[in-house]
Amino acid sequence: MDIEGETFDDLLRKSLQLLLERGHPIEPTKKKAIELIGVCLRLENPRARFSRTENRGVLYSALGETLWYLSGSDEFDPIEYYIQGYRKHCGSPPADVKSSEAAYGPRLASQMEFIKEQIRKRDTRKAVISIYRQADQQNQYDVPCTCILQFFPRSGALHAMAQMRSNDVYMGMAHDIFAFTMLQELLARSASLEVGTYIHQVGSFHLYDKDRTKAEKYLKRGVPDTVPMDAMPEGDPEGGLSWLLGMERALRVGKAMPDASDIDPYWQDLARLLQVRQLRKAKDRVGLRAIREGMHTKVYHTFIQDEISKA
Ligand SMILES: O=c1ccn([C@H]2C[C@H](O)[C@@H](COP(=O)(O)O)O2)c(=O)[nH]1
Repeated sequence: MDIEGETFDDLLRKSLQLLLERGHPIEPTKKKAIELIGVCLRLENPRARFSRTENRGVLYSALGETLWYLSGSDEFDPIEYYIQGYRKHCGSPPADVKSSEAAYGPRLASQMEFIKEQIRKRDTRKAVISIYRQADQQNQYDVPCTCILQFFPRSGALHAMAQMRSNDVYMGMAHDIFAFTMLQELLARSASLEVGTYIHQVGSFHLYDKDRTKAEKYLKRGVPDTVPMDAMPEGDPEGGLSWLLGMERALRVGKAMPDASDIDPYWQDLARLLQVRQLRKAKDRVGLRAIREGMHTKVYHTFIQDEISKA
């Protein structure tokens, strides 16, 4: 089954429609759901990577999770900061288990140099990152949902494909597509390539019964206009990314923030988005307004406006 779309919202709408029409009921250990097996999504504009629907505030948690992956960490604490209950999703290990046995971060980090080299080879078919590995069959609490990520440098563009054994379409997919298309853009920039198409292949494509009403409401509201994220600045993204990772850590643990003077506005705006999450928690309207005014891009204005009115 193939689903095509220009934006993430296009894909989400078509996916939910298909599941509601043709999904089969299943009852695994993790609650009842409806499922389709073997679904392939194509996202034509990988920068249109987050849902514009105002009550699905995944932008902040997806950015937090992406940075957690890119930091190489497997510890629960940093990701729980963005997604409360993450441990629960990972099979509820006892409190003394501080890290996730299925975390993508360390696996990505150890294959990053390899993949950067591979995508410099014209038309390669070997640019593969393995997330899932045989040893995962013995895991106690959790198994990675993503099996491989493959990258295709073709005619000046970098296409990417993720293969997932299991994907929760309502919540998980938004986070996964956000993270993998960010990785696609980072790699494309590191090899001076344009961003191509993103392909998302899923074994068990499912919607939990508990999310059915929310999914129906999402469909009824209609697809909002999608404004894609700005393009990442050209050139090696390494400096900007490591600055952003430093900022993320500083904001989360309350340390001094790194100097931003040489940092491209693209990265500074992402750091401002991280601050939105904090100011929202503190119900700091003045701070949120200052963030909105300081943003170089208009892309996130409606999101921040939303937070200001809720604060
Ligand atoms: O990156 C991820 C990680 C997890 N899940 C969802 C898929 C399943 O709903 C659940 C994992 O359950 P099992 O497939 O392991 O039973 O978490 C995702 O959608 N994406």
